[in-house]
Amino acid sequence: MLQTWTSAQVRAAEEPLLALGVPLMERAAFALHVRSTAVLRELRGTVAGARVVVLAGPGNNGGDALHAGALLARRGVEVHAVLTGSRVHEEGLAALRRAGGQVLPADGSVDEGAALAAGADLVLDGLLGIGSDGAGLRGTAGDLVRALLDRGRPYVVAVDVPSGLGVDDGRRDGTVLDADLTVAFGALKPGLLLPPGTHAAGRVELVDLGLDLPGAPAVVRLEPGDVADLWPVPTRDEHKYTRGVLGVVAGSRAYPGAAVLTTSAAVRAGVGMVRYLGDVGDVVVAAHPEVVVGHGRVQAWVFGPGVSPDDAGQRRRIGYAFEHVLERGEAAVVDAGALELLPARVGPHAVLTPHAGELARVLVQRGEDVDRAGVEADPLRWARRAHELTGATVLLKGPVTVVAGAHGAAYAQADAPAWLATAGAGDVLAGLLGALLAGSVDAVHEDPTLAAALAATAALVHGRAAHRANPGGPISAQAVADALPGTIAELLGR
Ligand SMILES: NC(=O)C1=CN([C@@H]2O[C@H](COP(=O)(O)OP(=O)(O)OC[C@H]3O[C@@H](n4cnc5c(N)ncnc54)[C@H](OP(=O)(O)O)[C@@H]3O)[C@@H](O)[C@H]2O)[C@@H](O)CC1
Ligand SMILES: [K+]
Repeated sequence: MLQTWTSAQVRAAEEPLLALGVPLMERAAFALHVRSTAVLRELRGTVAGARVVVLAGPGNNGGDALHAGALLARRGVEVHAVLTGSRVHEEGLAALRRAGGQVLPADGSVDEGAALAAGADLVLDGLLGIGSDGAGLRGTAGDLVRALLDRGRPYVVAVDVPSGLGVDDGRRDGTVLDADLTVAFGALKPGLLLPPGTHAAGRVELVDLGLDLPGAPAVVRLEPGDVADLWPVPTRDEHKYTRGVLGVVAGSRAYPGAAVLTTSAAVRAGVGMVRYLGDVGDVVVAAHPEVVVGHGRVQAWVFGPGVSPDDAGQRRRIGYAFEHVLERGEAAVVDAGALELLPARVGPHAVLTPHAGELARVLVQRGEDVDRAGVEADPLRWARRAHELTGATVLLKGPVTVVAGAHGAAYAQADAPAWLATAGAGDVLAGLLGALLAGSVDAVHEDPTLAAALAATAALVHGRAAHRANPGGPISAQAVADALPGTIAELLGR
């Protein structure tokens, strides 16, 4: 898994090492110069003779870049530093000058700096690191980057983080210098994984500085190798009831497909048994003879795919089941048409699966003033707010799926190809997540953060199944469901 730490956590970890005189900046700058030479070799075959521009802000981020620039200059690279103000990392600047680097002072024109950078083989972006105030680049640094972007972006290596990106939240509220490669120091920062800013980072490489990072990571991204630890794999002595029964209240005569896709995903994800409640049991059983229609004991539910606001029957079933969910502690996936039926307070074993517009409605129902665009601009903040207000775990669907759960648990999953934005994909995710919860409900009660980890697992498996269904091309939701058994077997290493 990829783990991230906030600026405050990184500073806390750096402090004792700096007090001991550990040369963190030298380590960072050395690693940055090594990565940069590798890029130059890739781009142009050789290092000597390349042109590199260092954009140097006032802080240590600029210091890292200037020191790396000095090391590159000693390798025969033509290095120019463009400064953004009178404050600059003096040691770094002196090192660059000693190595033969040129310096464009801040009183030079912004256009001159931008022209120099636009013509470079590689730009080292040392404008702003974890000292960012979080609101995009301002002042001369902002002017410089806008002037550079007007000319066309060269190959950019971000020092620690892309400058202007919300380091701890992934927001991109103003000017940001997008990178091709981000060389992160000591720890990945949440903004490198979180939408909407995550794409600003390009490829990300972590340089180990030997930090002892405090507390739990702020945001995690599960990787394929993590799935086996989280998946409820049946043991020899299990039967269908011990493996978990999933109740599905989905679909209607108007939207029978949602019931088919949800149950299809649940059956293929390997749940012990699926019970279907609703008006299209005949259609569901025709598609999946394994499904049992009617009431009975379940460990988890999926509520809501294909349930429209005028579907009195399904809404009544969901409302009734919700009361008993709370009493009996059954887990639940709360999707689409069920979101507005959510009781005032549930536990983290209820997992909401809205997209941004639906999450905005959940929040507005509870007195928040936010719309879809507001949620998209700061998804983790709003997913966390919905968790606080409802008690539920929240899986916010999007190009990067964000999960917020109990005790601050947070995940950002970027597994899905863009082709997965297709009708019915959400129904498949709901069925898959329902199956996972049904198979793990006891563990979810023991560890309330587990629901968030399982939600992230479902997002990962869903994305991988889409890739498997048709690598690089269009996919139907049913094809994603059909790809689940093979995807799961591969992830479990069987
Ligand atoms: N600590 C360590 O041990 C190690 C740290 N390391 C490195 O240090 C970096 C952190 O350095 P840092 O703390 O000096 O902050 P940094 O991001 O360079 O600049 C902050 C200054 O920028 C300004 N500013 C703020 N917001 C702004 C905005 N929106 N738009 C424009 N300007 C803005 C503001 O200055 P002001 O404008 O107020 O004059 C503020 O003072 C870290 O990311 C890593 O690269 C590595 O060497 C490893 C060891
Ligand atoms: K930077």
